[in-house]
Amino acid sequence: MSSRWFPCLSSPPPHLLLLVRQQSLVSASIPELLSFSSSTNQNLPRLSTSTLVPPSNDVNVYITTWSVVFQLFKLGPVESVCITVDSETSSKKEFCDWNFSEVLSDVCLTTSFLLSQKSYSRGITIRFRTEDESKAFHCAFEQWKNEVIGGSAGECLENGSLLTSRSKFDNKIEAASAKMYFHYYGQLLHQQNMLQDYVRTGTYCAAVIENRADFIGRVVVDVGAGSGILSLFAAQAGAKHVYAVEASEMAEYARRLIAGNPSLAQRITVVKGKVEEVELPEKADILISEPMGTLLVNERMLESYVIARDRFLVPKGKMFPTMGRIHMAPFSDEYLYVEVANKALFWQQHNYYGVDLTPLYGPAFQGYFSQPVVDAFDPRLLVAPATFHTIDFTSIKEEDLYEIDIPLSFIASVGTRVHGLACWFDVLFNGSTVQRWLTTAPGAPTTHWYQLRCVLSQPMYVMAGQEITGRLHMVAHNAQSYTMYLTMSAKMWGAGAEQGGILQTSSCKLDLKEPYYRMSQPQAYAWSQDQQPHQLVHAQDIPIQSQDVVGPGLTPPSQNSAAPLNR
Ligand SMILES: C[S@@+](CC[C@H](N)C(=O)[O-])C[C@H]1O[C@@H](n2cnc3c(N)ncnc32)[C@H](O)[C@@H]1O
Repeated sequence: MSSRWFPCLSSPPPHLLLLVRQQSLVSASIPELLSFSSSTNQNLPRLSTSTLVPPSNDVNVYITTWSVVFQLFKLGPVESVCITVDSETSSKKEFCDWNFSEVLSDVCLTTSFLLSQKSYSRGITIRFRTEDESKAFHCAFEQWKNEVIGGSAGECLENGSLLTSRSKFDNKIEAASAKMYFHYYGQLLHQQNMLQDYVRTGTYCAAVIENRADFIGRVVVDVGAGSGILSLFAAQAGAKHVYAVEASEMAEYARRLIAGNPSLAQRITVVKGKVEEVELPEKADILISEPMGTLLVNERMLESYVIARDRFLVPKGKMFPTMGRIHMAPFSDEYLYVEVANKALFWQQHNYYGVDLTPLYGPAFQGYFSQPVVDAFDPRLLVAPATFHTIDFTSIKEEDLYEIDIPLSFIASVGTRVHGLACWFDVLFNGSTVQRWLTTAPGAPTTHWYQLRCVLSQPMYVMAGQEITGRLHMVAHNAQSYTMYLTMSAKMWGAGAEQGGILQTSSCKLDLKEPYYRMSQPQAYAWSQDQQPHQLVHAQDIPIQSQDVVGPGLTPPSQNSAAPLNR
């Protein structure tokens, strides 16, 4: 086998033929034919293995998606084992030529072991001529598995036996969350929402094209390719080959879009599957991806980006984007506070169809304050210069993203009531020619990420010059998001203040997965060109609150579309 068949992955392989010569064959000169296909009958994925000569030795093994788990394990550089698990209900009478082990017992090592009363497994070792053959075979197998059975092989083993080979992704992400997530991204309307964020897509395009020196003649992996737009940019910039890895059904649309751009298509291969699971035939010189969710880290796709780096990127290879920063500053927004607090007023009713609702007022109140607010706010609402936390995508360990702990320290510029912490992010494309930033800062052109605010149920009073300390502690959860623990304290202040003393502390716990999209009002802000995005003004200069601001500013891209779920 060579990797020459790999390009066929740009179109789904309905029938993948792989030539495997097994050393364990009695007649070493007879090559073994292993083929994966969708059976025309019942649309069952099928593995068949046969010696080419004589044809009468053909053996077919039918693998049903519902009853058989099919796994391929590497035993060594050139040796692998195929293992199937079947339940007795889908036995021989249904698939008469299932009897793999008997027919091939002289040529293959076949293991059978009982897993439970109703299921058993069989294994066949395959020995390849070279390591390259082995890699190519595994690569094709993964692709076939993703195409035909949606990468779900191995997930349905109920007894948790050794046959399950769950990927890093499957191990940490709840299946229901992943299903919803990839269903969401499998829809064109959501890809369109991102494509229509011209700040986002335009910055990516500029970062790639202006840094074509980083792409010309290089191998690129697009991590989470979606519609394939970044792969097309990379090909436009002269990439030698781009592997566009996409786990959702969007991979099919990406293929269509790429095929419709024939001058670029021959240099792009769409690989359907998770970056944690797919195999690629070569290493990448550069990774490109758009893995940023709300507050940079929502969706936990940064982890996939980092895993892709460790799996596919050559040492010192480039990453576009290269690093990201989470920016944070305390804000004052009386209107927002009252709006959130008032949502729970419903539960203050003593006579709701004769029922007293007030026992649930407390939990409802806390519930509303556990939702981070996503909207575009006026940067004049910030009460201190922002600080930031850097995540270097080229060096961070995947596990370091499981828990993010950010100490906070600000000096209030004004005396006011602090209602919480405002957050946004930016990412850097550290190209050899041009460094480009994509920012989601308040006051900068609005993106579909908007900004995020954590609202304290107990606001704090601060004076100009007073120190505000605290901590933002984010813990990843298996629904592809984070639980956020925010504490903010106003330090003792003024002459004779006790060193390090705290005057007032307020805390809240929020779920980044459950934001309140506050998009009912146009969120447009007028800016003069020379105004700095984070420029602060004094409290007396804050005559307006976010909803009141009108002007010829930008209309957020997804204003009229569905909420940017999961970003
Ligand atoms: C934010 S979208 C970006 C799409 C496209 N790159 C763009 O810029 O328009 C992220 C895409 O990555 C895909 N994705 C997320 N996690 C993935 C993973 N672990 N493996 C493969 N694809 C993934 C999603 O299905 C989604 O289409």
